[in-house]
Amino acid sequence: MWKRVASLSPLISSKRSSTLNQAAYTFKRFESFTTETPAQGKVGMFFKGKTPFITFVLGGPGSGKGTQCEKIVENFGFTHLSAGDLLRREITSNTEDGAKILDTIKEGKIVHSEVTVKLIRKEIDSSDNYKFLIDGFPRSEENRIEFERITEAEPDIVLFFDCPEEEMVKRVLNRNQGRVDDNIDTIRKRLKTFESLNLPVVNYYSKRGKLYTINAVGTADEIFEQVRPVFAAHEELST
Ligand SMILES: Nc1ncnc2c1ncn2[C@@H]1O[C@H](COP(=O)(O)OP(=O)(O)O)[C@@H](O)[C@H]1O
Ligand SMILES: Nc1ccn([C@@H]2O[C@H](COP(=O)(O)OP(=O)(O)O)[C@@H](O)[C@H]2O)c(=O)n1
Ligand SMILES: [Mg+2]
Repeated sequence: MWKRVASLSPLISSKRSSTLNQAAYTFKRFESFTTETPAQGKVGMFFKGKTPFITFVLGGPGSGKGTQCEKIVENFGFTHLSAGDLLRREITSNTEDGAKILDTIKEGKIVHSEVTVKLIRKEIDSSDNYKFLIDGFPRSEENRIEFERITEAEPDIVLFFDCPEEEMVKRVLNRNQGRVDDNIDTIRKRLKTFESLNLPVVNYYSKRGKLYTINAVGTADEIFEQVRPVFAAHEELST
């Protein structure tokens, strides 16, 4: 019988970061960006005079991350960076990294973080937006630490789409995008990876009061109605 993986971790709850935390964090973020300029090797994250607004989108395979990201882009003008899509694009570029990435994805494992973060960083640096949805990232503590090392930035929002395994398996097997990892053998491996590596990251952000847990069962529109208020609460996004 499939289980709801999130129930494995009582720490996961839809917390709201306290105003005090948020103010302190905003000051820290602004402070760290005022000392570093893009020329000093950090991600050039100044856009139109604004510091970046970063959202991580977490959840198991098939929980609906990509689908909800499309709605967030339409309603709040974010740039959607899917770590999985960036990795699959690297595979088609026939680089040496590409071959290794393909093997890792087939095994449902996590690609070395410096590869993934380099791809994300390139997209951020070449974008003229300052609002980013980073979908399917971070998927491990190593991912999270590498992103923070490179960008010195922490996310403003972390969304977690909480979905029963049975529903995730059903959606992935019906996805029909011709993906090499959408088969029953690989999905089982991906779910094990999700439990062992992804959930600790969800817990990390839950403890820091940044996590918004979304019940990912229901229609895509019903789920988005839980997502909308999370972004609507950040008035800086409407400017
Ligand atoms: N709320 C939903 N109910 C049923 N199917 C969904 C829902 N949200 C997404 N799907 C479908 O499930 C599959 C996985 O969705 P996707 O957004 O790719 O999830 P993820 O990026 O988390 O793997 C897709 O075929 C998508 O059309
Ligand atoms: N941060 C990430 C994101 C994805 N990946 C790899 O890419 C695969 C597909 O990721 P995805 O986000 O497109 O998958 P879905 O959750 O959308 O089904 C994952 O199963 C991993 O093998 C990774 O190694 N590191
Ligand atoms: Mg996806």
